[in-house]
Amino acid sequence: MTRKTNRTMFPERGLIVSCQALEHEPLHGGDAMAKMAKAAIQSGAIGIRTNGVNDIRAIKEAVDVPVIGLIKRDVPDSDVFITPTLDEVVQIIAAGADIVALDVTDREDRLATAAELIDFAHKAGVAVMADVSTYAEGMAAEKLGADYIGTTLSGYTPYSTQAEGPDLALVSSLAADAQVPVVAEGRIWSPEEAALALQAGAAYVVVGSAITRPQLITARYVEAVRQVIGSEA
Ligand SMILES: CC(=O)N[C@H](C=O)[C@@H](O)[C@H](O)[C@H](O)COP(=O)(O)O
Repeated sequence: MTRKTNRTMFPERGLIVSCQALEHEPLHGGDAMAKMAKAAIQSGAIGIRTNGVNDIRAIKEAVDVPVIGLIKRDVPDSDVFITPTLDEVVQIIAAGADIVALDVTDREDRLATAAELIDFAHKAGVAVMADVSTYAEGMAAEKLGADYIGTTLSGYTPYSTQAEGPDLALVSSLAADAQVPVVAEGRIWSPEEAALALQAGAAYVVVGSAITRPQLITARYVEAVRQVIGSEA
């Protein structure tokens, strides 16, 4: 399942925890994400995915597992926001990430840009995780040389499957045909869903919000509690 390469790769299948807090989120800044990462590794996660130079650096110092780095940035007149340009790839590598995550979707001529970014990362000896939203994009990402294909963007492009839960059908179709490891990512909220993703053929499962975004976790509980209170009123 894993290819021979001089790039850092995950040595075994398992859970990767996404530790991300954007600027508007309560846990943004300081060492909150590094602490989240430590807690995740203490309990058996095999890797961390994180956003931004500060958190990549802090997490690399805090834990000793491969780190997938990305930089989210809004670019005018574009919907591509995960590591949109070479500038972010350079920063992610300089910050010490082992794997660069970037958008490999088929929009705005992104596949051509992604090809250049993948080549750049590989020349620097760094692996690439392609964040895709459809089967066709995943297979295109493999052709471009991506080391991992992640289902990260399914549901986040207008033409991809829109669902409340994880896109297990996409995991399964990619795992059937791709030679590189498939990473199930996006809207995995329970251990059962993580297990189903592995059974669907994923080599790795990335869980983010369900573990590291307390405001979203709390909101789900509040909603459940309010429904009962409302029905009793
Ligand atoms: C679409 C997008 O921007 N996804 C981001 C990608 O890095 C993160 O905001 C998600 O938290 C991550 O993909 C993990 O997914 P979830 O938090 O659903 O477990």
